[in-house]
Amino acid sequence: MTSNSVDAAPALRLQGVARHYGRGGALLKALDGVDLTVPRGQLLGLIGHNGAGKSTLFKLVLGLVAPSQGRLWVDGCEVGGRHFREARRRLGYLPENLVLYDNLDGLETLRFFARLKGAPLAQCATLLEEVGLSHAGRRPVREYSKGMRQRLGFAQALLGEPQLLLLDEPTTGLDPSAIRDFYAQLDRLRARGVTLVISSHILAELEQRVDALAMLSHGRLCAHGSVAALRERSTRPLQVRLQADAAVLDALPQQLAGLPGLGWQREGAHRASIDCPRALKMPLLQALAARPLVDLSVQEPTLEDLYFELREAA
Ligand SMILES: Nc1ncnc2c1ncn2[C@@H]1O[C@H](COP(=O)(O)OP(=O)(O)OP(=O)(O)O)[C@@H](O)[C@H]1O
Repeated sequence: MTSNSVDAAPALRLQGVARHYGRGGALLKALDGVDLTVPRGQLLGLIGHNGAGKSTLFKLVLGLVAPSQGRLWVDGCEVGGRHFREARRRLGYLPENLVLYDNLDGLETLRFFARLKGAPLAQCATLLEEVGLSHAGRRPVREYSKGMRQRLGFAQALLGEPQLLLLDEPTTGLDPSAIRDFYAQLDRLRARGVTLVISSHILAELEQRVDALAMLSHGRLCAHGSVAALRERSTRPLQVRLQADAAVLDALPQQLAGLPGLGWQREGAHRASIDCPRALKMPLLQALAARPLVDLSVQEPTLEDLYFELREAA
């Protein structure tokens, strides 16, 4: 492969990737025919039920397990191929359960991982500061809270300035302000062109932050696209909430009878909500704009709603 074609390559590409495990003569398809391309600089959220195959996907990208079928490329280098050792150095990984040595302090821990990775030791103190742990760098890890361990794990993943970061449930155990700091740091990494793949079960957290979502169900990629694009595919209605004088609300169902398929619910004298098919969103809003309403809000299906809908369809 020429250097030009490598430069133009996506950060990550999977083609027909499967990983099978044998179990008592039966075959478990942890991943099953996954095609996925992640452009450089993208923040991709990887979602799916327990056992859907998310960690397996990470291990395949890292070359820790071999695909049973299909091929993978990181930065244009085939995983397990001749040039992969070089590409592997540009990968950062935070496993779901990182094993830390309780007797080492934070700084020693990072230096340990830096030696394993061949990353400069000089980065360790800076990284501790970046994840908000410089005050605890000389304390043994056994004294760290769960959130501090998670931050240390994140610092470990950042060693060697990786261009592709794989983060397996990175915000587990972090409090809300630590989660905010974490995503602010991801934004800074993205601004430097780093590609991020992050698995999480906290869907509300991903919803506003990812460029795209990939959803696995029983090893298969059952949905992939931006949250907005996945919403467009949704058949769930939008919810339009209204506040108005009782007489205005009383008259509305009759006045809007020309828009079929609206689901009306009255919520007290001055409030109502309407389940509105997506295709009727603009006609409904135009019709409502002409009414003397006190307030109006439109609620899209949440990512959690989409998740269950996509799962049922998979
Ligand atoms: N080494 C292994 N041997 C046998 N089966 C395995 C092995 N590793 C994973 N599996 C199985 O592969 C499937 C996918 O597991 P994986 O850990 O990738 O799921 P996950 O989406 O990361 O789940 P979770 O959200 O619970 O972390 C599961 O059924 C799991 O039991």
